[in-house]
Amino acid sequence: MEQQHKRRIHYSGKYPRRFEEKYKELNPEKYGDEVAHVIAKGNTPAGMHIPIMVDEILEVLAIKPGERGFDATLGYGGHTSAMLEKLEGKGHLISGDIDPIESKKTEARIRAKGFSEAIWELRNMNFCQIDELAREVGPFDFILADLGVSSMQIDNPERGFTYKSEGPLDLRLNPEAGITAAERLRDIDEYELEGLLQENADEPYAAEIARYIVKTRRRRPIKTTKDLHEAIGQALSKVKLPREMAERAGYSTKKQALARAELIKKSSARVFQALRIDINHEYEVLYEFMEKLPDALAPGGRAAILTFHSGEDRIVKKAFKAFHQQGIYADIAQDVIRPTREECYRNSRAHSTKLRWAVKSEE
Ligand SMILES: C[S@@+](CC[C@H](N)C(=O)[O-])C[C@H]1O[C@@H](n2cnc3c(N)ncnc32)[C@H](O)[C@@H]1O
Repeated sequence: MEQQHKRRIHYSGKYPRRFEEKYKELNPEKYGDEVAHVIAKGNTPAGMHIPIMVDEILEVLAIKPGERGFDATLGYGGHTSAMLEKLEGKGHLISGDIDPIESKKTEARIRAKGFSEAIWELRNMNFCQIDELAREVGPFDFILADLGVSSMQIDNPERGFTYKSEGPLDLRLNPEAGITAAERLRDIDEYELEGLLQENADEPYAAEIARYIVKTRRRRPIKTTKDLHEAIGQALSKVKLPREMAERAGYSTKKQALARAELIKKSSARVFQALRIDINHEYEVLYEFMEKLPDALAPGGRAAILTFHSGEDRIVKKAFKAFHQQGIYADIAQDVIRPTREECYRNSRAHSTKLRWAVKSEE
């Protein structure tokens, strides 16, 4: 009998193509070993966020069973889960987040741990609306805000938070509202862009980058993360390397090229941060939150805030100090608390974290 020719199954390639296929860690329940391995190497598994300074926060918040709290930034829910454990089934916690996409996933994970509506509630909200929430259900015995973006948001190329992966230049924490970073870059004028880069990220090449983007955007519109990274590369292709970098590279053309690539990467990270702060109005909403925070706290209530760059920390520090001087806070952190070296080693995303706290006066 003639053997039938079997068609070979098409080999789709060693490397998965899509983000969801690429990282097994995105399915932590199924690939527990993979997740543990990534964490042991000091990295954050894709689709997850490792909560920062949990022990320090729990110490500052001193949560007792029966109390009522608000986690202003739910994210992956690591801090929320730790705070819920402290309540020991008594009291109530509300967690808010502006990101409807990740919140839904986190809600399912927290419910799966057995926390019902009776003890834990999710609110899709901007934390600057804390006054409305406090009027409805407050005041709170403890409040946490862990600012910025989560690892899940950064790692998802569809959200456009980083130059490291190709995707639409979006950068909105809530993709259902507001304008994208690409739209902002289409219309902004050169001097406003320069100021934005300086103010939000201390970008040393703000003038060069703003000039290049505004001059070339008609010809080469910036729509994706890659477009922006390339524009920054072009803008910095001829700037003089800082002395220290130039000295390290010496006369080697290869080393000089590597040094320039490093310079471009650092500027890109800052430019993405500056745009994210701008389109999400991060300074404005943080300022508003800090102003409204004392009224949302019960007498003796505790607040803890984690910040990730100097612009945020300055706002938190000033607000705590001003309300302390007025006697509204009985006590505040005199100095920032930093993560331990061990934590930074375990979680490279913890490096720039600063924790500040305040306790509301009893009367
Ligand atoms: C660093 S993550 C929080 C991580 C979280 N503590 C955990 O344990 O997984 C910051 C979160 O704050 C949210 N966020 C940022 N600004 C916000 C705002 N103005 N209102 C509400 N949520 C905000 C982001 O969407 C993100 O999910």
